[in-house]
Amino acid sequence: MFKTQINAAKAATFQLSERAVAKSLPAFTITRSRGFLPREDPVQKLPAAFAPIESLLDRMTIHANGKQNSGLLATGQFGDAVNHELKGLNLEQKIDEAILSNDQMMISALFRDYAFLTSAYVLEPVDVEFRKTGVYTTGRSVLPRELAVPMKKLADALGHFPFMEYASVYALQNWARKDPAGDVSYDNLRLLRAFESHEGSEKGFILVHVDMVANSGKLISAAEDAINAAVAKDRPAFNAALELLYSAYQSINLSMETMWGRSKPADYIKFRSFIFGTAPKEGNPMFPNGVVYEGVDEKPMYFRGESGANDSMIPLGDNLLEITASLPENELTSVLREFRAYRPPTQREYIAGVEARARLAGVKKFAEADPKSLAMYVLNVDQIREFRQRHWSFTKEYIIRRSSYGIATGGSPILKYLPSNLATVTTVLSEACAQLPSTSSALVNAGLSEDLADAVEKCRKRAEVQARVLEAEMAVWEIVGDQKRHEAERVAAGAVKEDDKTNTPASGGEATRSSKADLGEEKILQRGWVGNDGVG
Ligand code: HEM
Repeated sequence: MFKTQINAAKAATFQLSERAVAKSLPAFTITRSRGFLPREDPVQKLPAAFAPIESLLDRMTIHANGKQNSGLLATGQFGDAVNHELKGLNLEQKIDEAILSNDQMMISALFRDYAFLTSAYVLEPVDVEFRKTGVYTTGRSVLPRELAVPMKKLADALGHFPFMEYASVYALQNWARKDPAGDVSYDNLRLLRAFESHEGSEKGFILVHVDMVANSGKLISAAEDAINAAVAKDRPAFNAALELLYSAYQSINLSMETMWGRSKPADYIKFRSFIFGTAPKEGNPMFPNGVVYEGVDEKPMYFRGESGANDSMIPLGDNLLEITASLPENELTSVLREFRAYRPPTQREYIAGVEARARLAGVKKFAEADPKSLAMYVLNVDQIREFRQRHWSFTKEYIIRRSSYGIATGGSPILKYLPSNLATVTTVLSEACAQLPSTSSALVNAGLSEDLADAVEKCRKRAEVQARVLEAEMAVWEIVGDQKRHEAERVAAGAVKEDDKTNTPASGGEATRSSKADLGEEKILQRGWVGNDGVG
């Protein structure tokens, strides 16, 4: 009897410590099943002590609770609400307790929610002005201590910068399953936090990312199997891994295509104001003096904004297929590398590890040594090309057609960065195709099935067309770039004074903008319901 009690006590202690260990695992622990999604579904509700935080989040959304323009951000009252409602609450101590508990999913949920409030706070004036005039203005340059100190502490606990980011905030920690027993797939998902609306285009934009990332477990499996097989020189296992990789990227690209219908191009710029960053240090006209985090540092800080550029699925493919090695060393690739620092540390380390392991295992060389492997390699590079091609189309339709503001939310110069990466992938694709026999029948003679030979031929043609179209397009963009530069110089030389006189910043924006050309040109912009191009 006594012995049984001891065993029961031991088992209970073991279960307790097991639970504690599980709780302390990083939210973004990478597995073959969850891939780059958090290891558990995001925490939906904060502990009771944080009710004032949840209340602000619930009331801030522009179309709060389905009522048009009813939220604090719609009326420009959010900043005042933060200043009045959070003063003196002393939630810092509760933050310390949460960090001490080392419950990583809860720490992540707190970080997500404070980051939403932080971006809403510093970018509210930008959005208010943009809705009035179609031109951005400067954001708030001081973050109050009630947001700044928790942000810094939570960010430190997670290994992040204290600002909104893709995985831990806007996208991958911002969803719940409608049916807990159902899949992580678009129709079974709802949004937790929103700037503009929990329905319509902002929801579509975020949840399509989640739907895509739900396929990333297969990517991890395929990457691990491919590296192991290359090391073991196991050809059948290597080919099977590349086939799995291909089917995963196909599902991801199919899901990505649904973006057009789920998040309307005309709506993107309506919630985009809130996902901008405060970087780069030099030349960000929204935050010419950065943002001072009260109670953290007297010196201003600068951070990149939220961007799918911090997603890990494409960098994984770039690294596994050794496309990264073909990227030239220039200003643009250093932007790409800097983006990587805006990921959860586990993903950052994993992606870097794949780059080194694929190189050491000689994944590309091993693929090149066999026609079937090389054909599968080509098909996978083509999937990455397809992703970047669609993505470039998104950027043109969602952003460039509708805003002349030249800095993307992640802080990159859009016109240079995205097409340059697409061009690199296309070159890698053409080079790989060139190593294979050049006709379908020769491919079949080399041992490929007719279907595979056919698929390779299609990739080869797409690479040729892609290179031609991109070259023609870049020539046009260069002209547009020159025109913009000349216009900026013209405005800077003459119209600035006039502009500054007439420019009254939106409530809370401390500085005036330096020139119209910096912040985009005025447009007739009517704000409508999200998800409704006709009204917007
Ligand atoms: C309407 C849809 C989208 C728009 C307008 C858009 C816009 C952008 C922009 C402007 C950039 C440049 C980086 C920066 O932010 O400074 C970028 C980068 C990137 N985005 Fe998106 N994005 C969209 C959807 C997606 C989706 C669904 C994904 C999937 C995960 C994604 C993944 C990426 C990646 C991987 C990069 C880095 C670029 C590269 O490696 O070539 N984006 N995006």
